[in-house]
Amino acid sequence: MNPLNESFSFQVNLQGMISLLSEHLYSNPNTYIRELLQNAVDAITALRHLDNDLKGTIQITLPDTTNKLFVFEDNGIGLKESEIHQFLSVIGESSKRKDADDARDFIGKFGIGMLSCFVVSEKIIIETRSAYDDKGFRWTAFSDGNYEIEALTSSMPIGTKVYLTPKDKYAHLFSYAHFIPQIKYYGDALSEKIVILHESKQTILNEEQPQWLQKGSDKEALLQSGRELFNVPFLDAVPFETEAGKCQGVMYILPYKTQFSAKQNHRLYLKRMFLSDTDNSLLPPWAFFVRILMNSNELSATASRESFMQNDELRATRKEIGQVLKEYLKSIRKVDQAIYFKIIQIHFLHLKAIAIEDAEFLELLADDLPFETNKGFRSFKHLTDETQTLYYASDYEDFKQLQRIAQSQGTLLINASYTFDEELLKKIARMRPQLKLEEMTPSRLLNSFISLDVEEEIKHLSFLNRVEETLKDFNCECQLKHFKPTDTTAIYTRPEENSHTATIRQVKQSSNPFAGALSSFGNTASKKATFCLNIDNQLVKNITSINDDFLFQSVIEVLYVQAIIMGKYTVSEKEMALFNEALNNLMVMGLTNFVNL
Ligand SMILES: Nc1ncnc2c1ncn2[C@@H]1O[C@H](COP(=O)(O)OP(=O)(O)OP(=O)(O)O)[C@@H](O)[C@H]1O
Repeated sequence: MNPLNESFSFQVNLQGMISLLSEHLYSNPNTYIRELLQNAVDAITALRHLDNDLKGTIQITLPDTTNKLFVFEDNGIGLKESEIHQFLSVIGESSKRKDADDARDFIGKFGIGMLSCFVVSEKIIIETRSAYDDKGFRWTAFSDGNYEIEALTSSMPIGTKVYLTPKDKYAHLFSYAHFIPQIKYYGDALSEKIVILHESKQTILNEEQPQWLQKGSDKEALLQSGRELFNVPFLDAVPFETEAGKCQGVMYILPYKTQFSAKQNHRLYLKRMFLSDTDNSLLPPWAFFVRILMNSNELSATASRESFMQNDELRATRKEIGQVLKEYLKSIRKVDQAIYFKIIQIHFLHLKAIAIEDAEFLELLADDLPFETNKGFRSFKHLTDETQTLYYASDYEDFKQLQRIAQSQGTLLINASYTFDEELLKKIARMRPQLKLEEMTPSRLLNSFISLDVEEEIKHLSFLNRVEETLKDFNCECQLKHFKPTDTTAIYTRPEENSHTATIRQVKQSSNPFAGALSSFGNTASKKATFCLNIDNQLVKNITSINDDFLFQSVIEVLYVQAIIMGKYTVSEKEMALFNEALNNLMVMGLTNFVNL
């Protein structure tokens, strides 16, 4: 015999398999609750194919003072002896994927879920009676991979009972206090009745249908469900249904800002079994301001049962959900303006992300979207009420510098350095041809200041010298230019300091012994500010003809500090003192014209 032709079967080391599953797939030891619930629900669903009126019941007996075992019982279809061998005893075999209809009807399909019980129990005992059989069987499985099977001598009703013997280290998981919140977490939306028996007391967990799964629930009831499940007082609740994935649920609008990268909490159910609170694959990527509570009857779960499988059906579902959200945002503007404006105010960043993608949505929202300007946040409508020429800076550093000049000039400047803003402005401008959109950069702005011609320069040389003389202690370059608007007297700009030069300046100003060594650094720090007077301004024209030195100095000093304030720069103590003194002098001079002192 040629040994190469011999065929062998893979052998599975059950213990290795269990530790693999428990460490990787079932990292949470409570997973067995989910798997047992799923099996019970699937078994009840299967029996419902034979008996449409079947009322599913799951009864769980917790270990207590009289009983050491955990018993999980359902009145589902049960297993025949052959099925016990075929499905229960073969890892990876499942009775739930015989055909496409099965796959759609049942939650399980991989044939491994039962193994999660070995994480918390040394052995699994299952007593089961099939709807097709009149007697039951007991299957006892050990974590070393052996199992026994025997026919039950006493009769049992159709269904299945799973007995677990909790491992010492997991005994606490089976206590009433720990178990109840866990089973509620996984099973709160199930329509099968869940009965808990403990210390001879019986508790029914889910006597009422969750509001959010009831058709026609009103908004208040949905908001109440949202508050209970997410502990958040949502702004609004948007019920929805989808054709793809057969989903039903609610989208909740968050009442606070969220980061694009923030962890999101949702509650997703598959056939009413809780599946995941982290999976966000059902929402379009821009819907960060939404929490979703949803049940799907047709999507598939991954083997870890912690998310939905990424497939065409999921993508189609996500598209429908995105559409519902867009429709909602469109309609809420008409239906409830208070909510609409709150949503805009809180979530404008995300809404801008939608508007970039969707022209119709942009048209609808454009007027209400807020933009940052040198005069604070303004809605787009507010901006265009004021002017049909919009100036914007696409770089934040530019905006910081330009806003001071714009402020002095009374011009509105938009900070379009945020993600989406420049693109959005361009898109809106394309939609509204009457609008003029102009990008502003510091160099463009300075270029719009016109230098004096030679003749004018000669004429105003002595004036400029007098201004420079007045401000000689203030490290600034004095200029005289033509610029608009003409009612702006002067503009002051200070070169922006970077943190390095700022540190050097602070060290130099302190009595730090290293200050001397630093004097050769920080050339930028010594770069001068600019004080540019507007020769087209009437006041400046008048000042050029003041002969009185004292009056001239006082007026220039006041204009100088005013320009600093208008540019939103901080005013130093020295400049403040100069301002006060000059103003005082001007008042005294003014008063002497009217009062005999
Ligand atoms: N309560 C039950 N009633 C009837 N049959 C059951 C029950 N629990 C398990 N079974 C049978 O045992 C098989 C294996 O169950 P197991 O939980 O390991 O996998 P599964 O549910 O088929 O798939 P998955 O691994 O995706 O959960 C099932 O396919 C089903 O035939």
